[in-house]
Amino acid sequence: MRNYTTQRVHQLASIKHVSVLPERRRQGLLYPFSSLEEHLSSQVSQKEFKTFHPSLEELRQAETLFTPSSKHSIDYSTSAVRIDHVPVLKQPEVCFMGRSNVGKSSLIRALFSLAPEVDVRISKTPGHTKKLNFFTVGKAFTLVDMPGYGHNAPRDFVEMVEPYLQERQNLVRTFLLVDGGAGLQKADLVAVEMCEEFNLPYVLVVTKIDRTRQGALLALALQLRDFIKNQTSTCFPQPFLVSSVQFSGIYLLRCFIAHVTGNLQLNTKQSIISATSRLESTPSALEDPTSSPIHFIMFANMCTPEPTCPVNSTLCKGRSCLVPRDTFNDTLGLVMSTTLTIMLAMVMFSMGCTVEARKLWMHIRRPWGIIIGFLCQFGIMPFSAFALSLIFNVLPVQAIVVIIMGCCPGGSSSNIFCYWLDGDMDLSISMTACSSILALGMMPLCLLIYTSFWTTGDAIKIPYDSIGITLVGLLVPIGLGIIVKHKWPKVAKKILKVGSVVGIILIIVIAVIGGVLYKSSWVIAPSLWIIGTIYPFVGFGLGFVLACIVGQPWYRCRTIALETGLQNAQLASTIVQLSFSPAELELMFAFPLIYSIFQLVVAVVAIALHQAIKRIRGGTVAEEDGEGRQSTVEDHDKQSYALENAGFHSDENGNTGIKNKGTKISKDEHWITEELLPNLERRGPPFLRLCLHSRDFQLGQDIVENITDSIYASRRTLCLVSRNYLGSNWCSLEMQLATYRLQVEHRDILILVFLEMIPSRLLSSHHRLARLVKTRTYLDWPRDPEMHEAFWDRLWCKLSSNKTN
Ligand SMILES: Nc1nc2c(ncn2[C@@H]2O[C@H](COP(=O)(O)OP(=O)(O)OP(=O)(O)O)[C@@H](O)[C@H]2O)c(=O)[nH]1
Ligand SMILES: [Mg+2]
Repeated sequence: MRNYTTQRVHQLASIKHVSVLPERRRQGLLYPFSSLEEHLSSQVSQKEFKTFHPSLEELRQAETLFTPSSKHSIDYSTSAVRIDHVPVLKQPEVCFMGRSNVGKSSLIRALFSLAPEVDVRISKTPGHTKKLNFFTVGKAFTLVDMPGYGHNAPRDFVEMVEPYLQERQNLVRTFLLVDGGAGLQKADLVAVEMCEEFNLPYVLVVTKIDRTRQGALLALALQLRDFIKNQTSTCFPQPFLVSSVQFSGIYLLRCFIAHVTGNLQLNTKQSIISATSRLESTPSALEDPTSSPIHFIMFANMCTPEPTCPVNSTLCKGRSCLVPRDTFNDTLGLVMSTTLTIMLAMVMFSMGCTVEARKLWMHIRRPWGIIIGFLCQFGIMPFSAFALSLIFNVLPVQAIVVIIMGCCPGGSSSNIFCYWLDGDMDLSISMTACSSILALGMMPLCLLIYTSFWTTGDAIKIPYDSIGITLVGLLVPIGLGIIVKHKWPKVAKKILKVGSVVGIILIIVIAVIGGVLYKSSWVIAPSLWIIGTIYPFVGFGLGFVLACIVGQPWYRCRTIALETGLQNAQLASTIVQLSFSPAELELMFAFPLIYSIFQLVVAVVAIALHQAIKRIRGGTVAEEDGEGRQSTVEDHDKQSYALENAGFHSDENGNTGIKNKGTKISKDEHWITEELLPNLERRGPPFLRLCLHSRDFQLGQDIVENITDSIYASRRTLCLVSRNYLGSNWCSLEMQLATYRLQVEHRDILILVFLEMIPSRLLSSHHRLARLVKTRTYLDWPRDPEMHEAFWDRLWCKLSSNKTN
C-alpha cells in the first residue's frame, strides 16, 4: 500500500500496527467492549454489544476506504451555515452530532488519521465548530462534522441543523455522540427525540472512553443498551465505544460507516452474531441487518429467560449485572502499602540519625548543593523526559507518564543509596526535603510546560495530598532521627546500622512486590522499556556532570547524581493512578515500575563498584563508609587510643593517605573520625588514602620505627596541634622527624592545624613547634561551623597539591 500522505501518520492509525500488539490490547482497540466483557457476569447476554461484530479481515477491508491514494482522495470539501448552502452530493452521507466538546471533530480526525493532511479542527473550548463541515471520501461517501448543541452552541443551531437532518436525502446514518464521562444528558435526550421524530436511522457513540473508568463505562453501556431497547425505535441497538486519543473503536466504526454507506459487504452471519441466533424465524433481516433498526429491537426483546444474578453482583438491571472485580490484589496492595509505609518511616528515621542539625542548617543557609539539585530535578529531568518521549515517538498518554516521572521530586531511596555510596547525607536529605517541598509548585509548572505538547494541562491531576503525605512521611521520621543523633549519638549509630540494611531490603521488596502486583501491565510498548532503561542513566549522568562542572567535591557529585537520577517513583505511580482511566493505565502503568527497577539496578551496581574500589584501595572500608565509621570509633574505644597526628602518603595510584598513631584517649579522636576522615576522604579526585595506626602499623614492630616508616612513606604529614598532642610522648619525636625532612631533604611535607587555642607559654616549651609557628603559615580549626567548608577546601587543596619542595 502506497503511503499517499506526506505528513506523519500516527502509529495506531492502521490495523497493521495494531495487529502486532499483545492480544489483550489489540482486542481492546479493535473491539473496545471486549475489555468490559470480563467484568460482566457470564449469565448476562453480551450480544447487544456485539450486534455488529465484523472480522479482522473485514476491518482491514474497511480501512482501505479511509486510506487516501491518487485515485481516492479524502478531503475537506466545504462548509455551510444554512440548508441552501449545503453542497449537492449524490454519494451517501453520514453526520456526527452531539453536545459541544463531546469529541465530534476529534472522532472525525481519528477516522481520517490515515490522511493526516485533512484539516479537521478540534479545540478544548466548547462550541468550536460553528458550521456544517463536509468531508468527501473519494466518491464513496461524505462525512459531516456538525456544530455541537448546548454550551456555546451557534445561535442559529436549530435553523442550521434541523432542516439538514430533515431534508438531506442522502443522509444514511446519524452518529449521536455521548460523552463517556458525563453519560446521557438532557440535551442528548432532545437530540434523540429529534432523530426519532424525523425517523432517522441513528447510532449512539460513547466518546472519550480513555478518560472513563471501566466500572462507570460498563454502567453507561448497560444503561444505553436498556435505553435503546426500551425508549427508541430507530436507534441501532449497539452503542459504539470510542477513544479518539487512543484509537479504541475507531477501526470498528470505520467498518460500520463503510457498511452503512454501502461500500462494504459483510459476511453477515459472522459479523452480526447476535442476529444469527435470533433470526431463524426472520431471515429477511439478514440481508441488511443495519437497514432496519426496528428488526433489532424485535430481536433484542426476544430474550432468553431471565437468569438470576450472581450473589456478589452489583448494578443489577434486568439481566445485566456487574460482577465486582476480584479484590484480592487490592487487599494485598493495601496490606503491603501499610507495612511498607511503616518500614519506610523507620528507615527514614535511621537515615535521620546520620544527619547533624548543624550541617543541615549550613546546607540550607548556603544552598549551593540544593540549587544544583533543583536545576537537575526540575530542569534536566523533565526536559530529558520530554526529549526522550519525542525521540521515541511514544503515544501521548505514554509521553505524559514519562514526563510525570521526570517532574517528580527525589525519592527516599536516594537517601538510602547515598548512605551506601558514602555521599553527603546532610546534603542528600536536605535535597530530598527541599525538592519535595518545591515539587508542590514546580511539578504543576513543569507538567504544564511539557505535557501541553500532547494534552490539555488540566487533564492531569496533581495529588497535592499525596505529595504532602510523602513530605510528612519523610520529614517527621528524619526530624526524630536528627534529635536522637544530637542527644544520644551512640544509640543513633546502632539505629543506623539496622536502618541501612533494612533500607536496602525494603527497596528490593518494593520492586518485587510492585512487579508481582502489577504483573499484568508488564506487556507495554518496547519504546517505554527503552526509555525506562535509559532514563535513570541520563539522570545520574547529567546530575553528576553538572555537579562536577560547578566544582562540587567528588562525594557531593555522587550525592547530587543520586538525587537527580532517583525519582520518587511511588509518587509518580500515585499521580498516574489518580489521573488516568484503566484503559490508559494499561498502556503506561508499568513505566514507573520499570523506571524504579532500573534505577535500583543502576544504584546497586554503583554501590557494589564503589565498595569494591574502596576495598581495593587498601582496606579503608571501615573508615570510609558510615557504618564502618561507627565500627572504627568502637574499635578505638576498645583500644583506648587517640589519634593525634597524621600524615598523608600517596599510594601506587598517586593517591594519598594518612598514617597515624595512638597514644592516649583524647577528644581529638572524635574530631578525626567525625570531621577529618569524612571531609577529606570523600573528596576527590585525587583521592586521599587514610591509614590508621590501628590498621597500618606493623604488629610487633617498634612504635618508633612505625612512626618513622609512616612519616617517610607519606607525601604529607598533617600535624594536629592540641593540648593533648603537646602532652603526648611522641610529639617531640614527630616534630623532629618532620622538621628534619623539611630542613635536610627540603621537602615541605608538614602541615600544621591547630585544633584549639594554645597559650604561648605552653607552646614555648616545644621549641621546634614554636619556631615552625613563627616561620610558616598554619591552619586554625574554625569554631564557626559556617567556616568549616572553607577550612576543608583549603586543607584539601594543600594536601592534594603535588608541591613538596
Ligand atoms: N481524552 C480524550 N479527549 C478527547 C477525546 N475526543 C476529544 N477529546 C478532547 O475533547 C475536546 C473537544 O474535542 P472536539 O473534537 O473539538 O469536540 P467537538 O465535539 O468537535 O466540540 P465542538 O466543535 O466545540 O462542538 C478536545 O480537547 C479534545 O482533545 C477522546 O477520545 N479522549
Ligand atoms: Mg468540533
